[in-house]
This record gives sequence, structure tokens and C-alpha cells, in this order.
Amino acid sequence: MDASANYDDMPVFYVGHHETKRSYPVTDLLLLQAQDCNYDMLTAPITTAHFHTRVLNLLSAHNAALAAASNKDDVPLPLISPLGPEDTLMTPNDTVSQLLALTSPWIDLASPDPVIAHISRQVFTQEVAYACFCGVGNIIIQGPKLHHGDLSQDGVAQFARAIQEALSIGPYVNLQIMLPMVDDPTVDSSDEMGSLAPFAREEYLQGKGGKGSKTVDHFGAWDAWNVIRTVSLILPSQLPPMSVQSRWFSEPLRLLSIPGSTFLKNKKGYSVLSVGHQALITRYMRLRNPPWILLTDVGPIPGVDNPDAVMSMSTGFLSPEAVSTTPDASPSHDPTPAEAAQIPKQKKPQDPTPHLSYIRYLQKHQPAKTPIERFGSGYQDYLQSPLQPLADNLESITYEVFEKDPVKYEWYERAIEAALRDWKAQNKTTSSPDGSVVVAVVGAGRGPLVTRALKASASSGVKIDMWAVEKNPNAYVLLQRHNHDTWNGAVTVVKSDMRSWKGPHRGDGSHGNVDILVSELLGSFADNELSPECLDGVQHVLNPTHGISIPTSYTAHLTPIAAPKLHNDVAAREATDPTAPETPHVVMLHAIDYLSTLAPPSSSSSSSGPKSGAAENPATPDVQLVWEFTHPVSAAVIAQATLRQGGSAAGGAGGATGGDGANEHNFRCRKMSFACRDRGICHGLAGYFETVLYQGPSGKVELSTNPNTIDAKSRDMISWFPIYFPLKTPVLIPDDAEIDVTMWRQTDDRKVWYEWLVEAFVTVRGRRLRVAVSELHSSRKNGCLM
Ligand SMILES: C[S@@+](CC[C@H](N)C(=O)[O-])C[C@H]1O[C@@H](n2cnc3c(N)ncnc32)[C@H](O)[C@@H]1O
Repeated sequence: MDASANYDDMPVFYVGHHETKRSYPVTDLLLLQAQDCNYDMLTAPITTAHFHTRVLNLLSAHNAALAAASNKDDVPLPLISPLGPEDTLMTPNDTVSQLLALTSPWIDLASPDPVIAHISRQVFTQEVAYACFCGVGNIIIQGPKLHHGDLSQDGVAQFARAIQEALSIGPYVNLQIMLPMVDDPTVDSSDEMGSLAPFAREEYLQGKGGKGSKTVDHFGAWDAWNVIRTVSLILPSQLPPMSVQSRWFSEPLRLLSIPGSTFLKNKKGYSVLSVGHQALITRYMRLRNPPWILLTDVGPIPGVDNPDAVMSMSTGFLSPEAVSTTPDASPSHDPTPAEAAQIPKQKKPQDPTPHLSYIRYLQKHQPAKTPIERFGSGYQDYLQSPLQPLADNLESITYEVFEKDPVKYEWYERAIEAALRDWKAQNKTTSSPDGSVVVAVVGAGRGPLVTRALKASASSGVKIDMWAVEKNPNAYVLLQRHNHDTWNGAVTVVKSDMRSWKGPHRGDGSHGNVDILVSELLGSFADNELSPECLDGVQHVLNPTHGISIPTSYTAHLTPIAAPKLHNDVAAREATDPTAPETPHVVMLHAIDYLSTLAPPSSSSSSSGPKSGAAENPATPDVQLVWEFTHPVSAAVIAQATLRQGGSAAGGAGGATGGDGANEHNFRCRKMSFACRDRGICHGLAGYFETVLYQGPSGKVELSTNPNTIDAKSRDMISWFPIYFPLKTPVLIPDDAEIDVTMWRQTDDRKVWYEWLVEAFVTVRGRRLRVAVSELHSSRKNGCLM
């Protein structure tokens, strides 16, 4: 952890204690003992072993009746009588709300055998209803059994149906389905002693053509979740490939269950997690709503057999050897199973809750937040409407937020300084009567770029004639005050829309040109705050031979994403705003999964995840260039646009989407193809931008929000969050598919809007087949006003 890290910034871990076979009652006292140890919650089974035995006896009696019957249809399905006092230890009291109630893991709601499914449903419904009656707030449910004989994933829909029903029993309860990260048919705990699943009759276990697969399906468990859509995840000891981890990361996860078996023993015999697991926990704990951690089967609560025992609280302060991850103390190497076997057992564990202590230690040692994480805290995955600084007048507080950026203004200053140095070195003529380089910040806001231009002039030693143009009358007040108080009157402040500004006025009543036009009119998708339209409109003041625009160009970029949380939020907004699903939103993307990545094509086809357990970096998304704008535009293009204005015959027959077509040179359209290795759901498109502020002999200065280039071009820049183009109906993407995205920038001379369409293709026997297509989305009703 960074020494300067602020403890207030550190994530809070909520840690629970869970035993899959808790054999002792969860009493108020036990809960207090667990809290003394620094656990935040406990799991408790809803029903007892007595109830389990009662159900098994009922099943045997039914099977005996079937065997004895001449006509099986005459035997009624078994009925479980209501719970009795011996069937459950749970009771309504003050502490029940702090428990995570467990439904019986031995039922099989997904069983293809109707008798097993019928019994399981009854058990499940009675348990959920009783837990809700007692006031339980969270219920953990064993996920569906994914394999029955030859059948794979056959009963997931049955399971999902039962969950729906349970939600109607307890509308205020959180149901959390416990799932493994990957579907490994060779590891199936539901076939244990006492489980109902093995009682399923053979006749119901025959596959519908073909044997059920016995190979690991990395996305199989996610597939099941996709039908059920509420989840708790069990962290396996061998983490699956990063593509699977990233997929789960994008889902609204409530609980992360870490079984004791997932811990390793380090050289000194302490229980630790692999570097990969640590990285995964860190990733999750940086979410706005991080999941709770459930330590599973790490031994009983200390003192369970001794109510008078004095508990020591896990504080998270551990010795270096206690937390050393590996046998050789190297942080990048975990023990192989053979090495682990050689590690001497810890003789006498001093710490009664070593796993909890280790998790508390991790909590204390989370890496410090990056500037963007600190700045954006609370904004993760929160949808915001993009600003319209042209149509609206921004508030002072909005400018204040921009001005906190530690990078943007610094980079602008570098760009202006480089431009001034080159101007001087190249001996270019200037537009001012006294030879100063005329610099205008157009859209000056409260003036931070003006300050930077003045500094750039001082540091480069190039004299400038400084102008600040702003159309927001309120910001204009501050600009004038600034000029008086801090710029010593060195700036001429003009209140004007830049498009109608005539240029620097001279003593003789004429208007001169500007040598360097500085602007910051960029939105999250580069051109969505109408920088192209504004800069075209002010180009008439630019020095026609040497004039420079800072920025000189900008590009929009995008990539398809799975974003279930954003999709739900957009859908919820639709009730009050029908345009929400067709409105691009600014959002600090966090819990998302990139569907198309540039990682080497290994993971989903290989049978295991990263070998060493070492931290694997998330794959690089395939972020593609959509389009570009450069400034100044050619004089011929501006001349044609001017000709079209007013609708003369010489200006053509009008615009394709309305208006005269005067802004049609800013129309753009582009189709992109993204390769997707793993199946998933496309909920929308993530948009970014890059810009070249200046490029010349003195250097190139760029800004970027593109996740692939931001670190190289403008690390820690916080001014812009990405943009999200939602899909009304998510598009299901099969394995080894291609996503084609077509994007349009449309205009009718009065506004600009975007349109987008997503198609999914697979190639079968050499033919590219379209398997899904989204609607054509259009933000025309919510366009950016010119
Ligand atoms: C994104 S803010 C940038 C403000 C300031 N340059 C900064 O970097 O903090 C864009 C500014 O441009 C102004 N603006 C937008 N369109 C304009 C136009 N056509 N003419 C003049 N000002 C404009 C807005 O009012 C706003 O102050």
C-alpha cells in the first residue's frame, strides 16, 4: 500500500462465516462470538437434519409404494407435511436479520425426475417461506445441478422458475444463488450422501441424442446464471482464465464464497491466497457495491464449544511470514501441489481464525486508489446525460470539476508552448500588427486555458496577443474579473458565440485573424459536444496560411461490451424517459466485460486457467477507430458548406436527413467488425476518444480516454468518462462469433445525433450467417443542438 494512501479511501470488506455442514445451532450467543472474532455475519441452515431425514424417509416410502403398485400412475406424489419445531432451529428474533439463511443443499430443483423435482420444490418453498416469516433478509441457495446422467443444463429453466416463485413468496428478501466459477462435470458435490439427486430414476436421465459432455465448460456456469440472473460465486482453488473472471466481474455479484480449500499454505504453514486470487479480490472490492466475502468451511467459530472463551479479534495486523504468499517467498510463484505437500504443517496455530485474519490483512493492504478512482468514486457505472455546452450554459461548479484535472491543462500548456516554439523557429508571419502571435481560446469557460496560454508564452519566450471568447454570459463575468485580478489586463475578453465572432478587432475598426485557435469542446465520444460544428464556424478568423488549431484532430473509438447493470438501469429509466434506451450516456464504466479482446486465443479452449495462480492481467479490449475530424478543414469544404446554406439551387437539393445539407461534411458512417471468442451478451457499446492537440517539430501532444492508450498518452486524466451506447434488446453472441457494429453521425443543420446497429455473425461450413441483429437505434429525439 502506498504510504500516502488515505485510510478513508480503503474498501470495507464485509466478511461472513459459512459451514456447508454446520452441525451446531446458530444461536444469538454464537453470532456474538463470531462478531467478537470480527466476522460480520454468519450463515445458518433453515432446517435441521431431522427434517432432512423426514424427507428421505418420505422418498423411500414413495419408492416402495411405486415398486409395489401394479399401476404407477395410481400412486400419488409424495407430500411433505408442514415444518414442525424439530425441523428448524430458526426463530424470529433480533439477530435473525444478521444471518444468511441457507436452503437445503441436498435438494435438486433441476432434477429431470418429476418426483425428485416435486419434493425439492416443496422443501424449497417451505424453507423460503419460513425464513421470510422469521425476518431473514438474505437467503443463499445452492445453484442448479448442471449434469444429470447424459443431460447437461437440462433443468436450469426449472430451477429459474422455482427462484421466480420464491421471489413472489418473499418480495423483500435477497436470494443469492451459489455457483462455481466454471462448470466442471467431474466435480459435483450434489451427488453426496443424503442428496436427492442420485435417487433420480434412470429413465429420466437419458440424453436427447448424444452423451452429456464430461469436459470442463468455462462458460457453462455463466450460461446457467444467464438464465437465473442472481448469483453468489464460489472461488475455486485454480482460477479459470481471465476471460471467465472478467465475465463474472461484469455481473451484479452479491457474495464471493472463498472455501477453505482455496487457501494455500505458505512456507511457514499459514493460510494465504494465491496472487491471482488476491488480484481478483482487489478487483471486486473496488466496485461501488463490492460483494460480501463468505469464508466457507474454514473451521467452526472459535469458542463454539466454550461459551466463556475470550475471543481475540482479527485486526489484520500480521507478520510478514504469515502473509508471504509462496513457499519460496517469491510473490510471483505459488506452490505446486507437490510443493504444497512438502510444506510442514503449522505446529500449533496461535490464531483461532487464520483465514479471517488473512482476509482482514488483505483489506488493510489494498492498493491505493488511482486519481481517477478517487475522483470518480460514487460515479462507477452511474449513467449521466452528456453535457451540451453549446446549447446550455454550464454552471460554475461544472467548470470547477473540469479544472481539477491534473493532466488536461498541463498537456494543453505543453501543446501551446510547442506550437509557439515552432512558430518562432519557422519564422512564420503573425496576424498581429506588432508581430505577436495571436492566440484565442474559444470557449474559454472560467479561463484555465487562457492562464496556460499565458504561461506557455512566458516559458517559450514567444510574445502573444491573447484573446478569450466565450458565449456563456455568466462565465464571461468571471473571465473579465480574472483579467483584472490575475492576468493584469493582458487578455481581450469577448462575449460571443465563436461562430459569429468576426475576429480580433483592431483600432481602425477592422478585424484581424487568429494564428492559434485553442479550444476544448470535446465530449466523451470526441465530437458529441459539437466541436466540429463550432470550429468550422470560427475557422473564418484563422490565419489562412499558417493558422493552427489546438486540437488539430480527434478520433472516436468503440468496442462492444456486456454491461448487465447498465442495461437494467437504462431499462428502469425507460419508465419515465422513453428515449433512455436510445440515448448515449456518459458513464464511468467499471463492472463491464469487453466482448472482443486482443488476448492470445488460448483461454476458453484450454482445460485449465493460469498455471501458477499468479495474477493475470485482464485482456486488452479490441477498441476500434470509428472516425476522425481534423482542423482546419479544407477551404473548399467550407466553401461548399457555405454554398449549401440557405438552400440555393447551386447548393444542391438539401440534406439527406433534413436541412440544407450545410453541415453534411460532418456526417460520418463506419462499419466495424469485432471477433468474439467466447459467448456472451452484448448490452451496448463503450465509446472513447483520442485527440492530437499539437504535432510539430517540437513534439506531439495527445490526450486519450481509450483504455488501450490512455496510460501512454494521458495517464491519470480525469475530465472525461467513456460514453455508453445502449441496446434496447441485448444481443446474444455465440462462441466464435463476429459482432458487426455500424455507427452513424447524422445531422440536419440544426442538430447532430448518432445511430447504431449491432449484428452477430457465425461462420458455418464457410458461410457467414447472421444469427442476431439489434434494432436501429437513433438518438435523434435527444440530439445535440447546434
Ligand atoms: C468544455 S467547456 C471548456 C471550458 C474551458 N476551456 C476549460 O477547459 O475548462 C466548453 C466551453 O465552451 C463554451 N462554448 C461552447 N460552444 C461555444 C461557442 N459556439 N461559442 C463560444 N463558446 C462556446 C461553453 O460555454 C464552455 O464554456
